[in-house]
Amino acid sequence: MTAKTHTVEKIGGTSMSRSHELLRTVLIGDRKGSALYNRVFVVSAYGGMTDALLEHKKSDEPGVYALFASAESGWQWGDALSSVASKMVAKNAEVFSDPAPREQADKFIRERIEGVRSCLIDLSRLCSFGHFQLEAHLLTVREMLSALGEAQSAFNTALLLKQNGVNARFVDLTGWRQDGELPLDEHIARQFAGIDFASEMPIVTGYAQCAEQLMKTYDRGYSEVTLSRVAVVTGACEAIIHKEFHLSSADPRLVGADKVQVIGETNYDVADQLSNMGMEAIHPRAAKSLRQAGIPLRVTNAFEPDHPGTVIMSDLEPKTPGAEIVTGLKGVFALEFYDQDMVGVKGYDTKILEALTRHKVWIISKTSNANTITHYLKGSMKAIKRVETDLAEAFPTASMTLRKLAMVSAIGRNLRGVNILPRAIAALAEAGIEPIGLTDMVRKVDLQVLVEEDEFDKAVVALHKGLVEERAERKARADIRRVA
Ligand SMILES: Nc1ncnc2c1ncn2[C@@H]1O[C@H](COP(=O)(O)OP(=O)(O)O)[C@@H](O)[C@H]1O
Ligand SMILES: N[C@@H](CC(=O)OP(=O)(O)O)C(=O)O
Repeated sequence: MTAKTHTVEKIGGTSMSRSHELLRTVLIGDRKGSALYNRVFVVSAYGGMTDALLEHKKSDEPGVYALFASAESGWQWGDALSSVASKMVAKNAEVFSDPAPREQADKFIRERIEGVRSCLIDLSRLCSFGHFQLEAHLLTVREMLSALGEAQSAFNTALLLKQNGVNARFVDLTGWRQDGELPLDEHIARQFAGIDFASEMPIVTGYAQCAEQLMKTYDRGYSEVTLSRVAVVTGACEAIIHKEFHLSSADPRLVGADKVQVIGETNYDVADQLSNMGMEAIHPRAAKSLRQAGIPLRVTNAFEPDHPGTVIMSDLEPKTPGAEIVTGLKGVFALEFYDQDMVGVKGYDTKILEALTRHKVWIISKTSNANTITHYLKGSMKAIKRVETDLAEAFPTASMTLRKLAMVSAIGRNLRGVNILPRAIAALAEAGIEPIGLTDMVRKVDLQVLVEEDEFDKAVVALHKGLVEERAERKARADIRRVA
């Protein structure tokens, strides 16, 4: 490993799908000679591939893994794997117009897919015997399948760069046909030993096989964890996430590209809140590694390489208080647990949390009063129903209600002293929205609003207008007065 002058940069799936544009922007652009190097790229699978391999991230529509794991689907997973293979071959044809590299790319991915297929057939047969439990191997299956997505995109990108005169090197962290598993940091250190960052451009798989089991610990969005550990282990000076858009004050697709502002800078506290809302600004555990190692993170628009993007650092205090981002989630389950026997008794919370942990349900936030504890959750209906069943058994006198809602959150480094609550209520009222619930945290970094799912878009637009756009207008007016 060489001097600490390199950056480690991740390209997300949505952006990876636009390979040729990436060559003209972040991967090569107008860089020549040594300017190309001292950059390590960690790549995600092409958009939609992991969804097809596992399950759709947002809709939960089953992919190969979900079909393999469900007893009722029989051998359907085999057809699903064949359709992923066709999708991957179609992608190769899109990336490589020349037949020679295209054949190389097809051969590479076909071999991996068929390797995984025969492994799954054997496992399935073995488990039909009765002595071996499929359950015990499902996580490994999930890991094997997801690795295919990143193996393809990293292999192809290295090949494409080589064709374009860059000394790129495919760094395969997927553990394909390797014996044994190492802890993640050790695995990375070994794979990077001997790579000269000054003259080689490593193209690294966003999936990494390791003793900790990436999917078990971090699940979807794991490539940001790989990014952060590669940055820490190799001693990068900066970690960069290239996205399809600038990190903006709201989703440009929803509010309008002309209305949102690029976030110039923010801190890891805000980044945590964003990932909690599923915004994937950065995986929460990835942020932690970078924060602890003192490595700044930059989020940029992959297709606007000259724009500095957003810098995220630990103690970056805002110049002026106020909301920086309005974001949110649809499909949030509000699980209300009510028991009059709860008054003055401790231990209810612990039991509920145990059930939520057992069934791997993500907690976004919670509220409680004398006899009610409400958790706002993200997860499959099936998992949440299991939580309900467990709790009904443990607390026969309790009653529970489950409701599907949307949560919209206004987030900022410092929301103190800016009348965030009355402004938010006024903005929602003006749009004709009556919030179902509202939580204004004492710490003043976020304000959470619960609305009906079909009011989500309207609520984001209204809160962005009332809290971000109007704040910008007030600031502009104040600046004019100061100059005058
Ligand atoms: N505040 C926001 N700023 C930028 N993009 C956002 C924001 N909120 C939601 N998005 C959406 O995130 C999507 C891209 O997500 P991204 O994380 O870049 O995907 P990937 O990691 O797969 O490349 C875009 O389609 C955009 O509409
Ligand atoms: N491709 C994986 C890993 C990942 O991090 O993807 P993305 O960078 O596109 O969120 C997933 O979809 O979970």
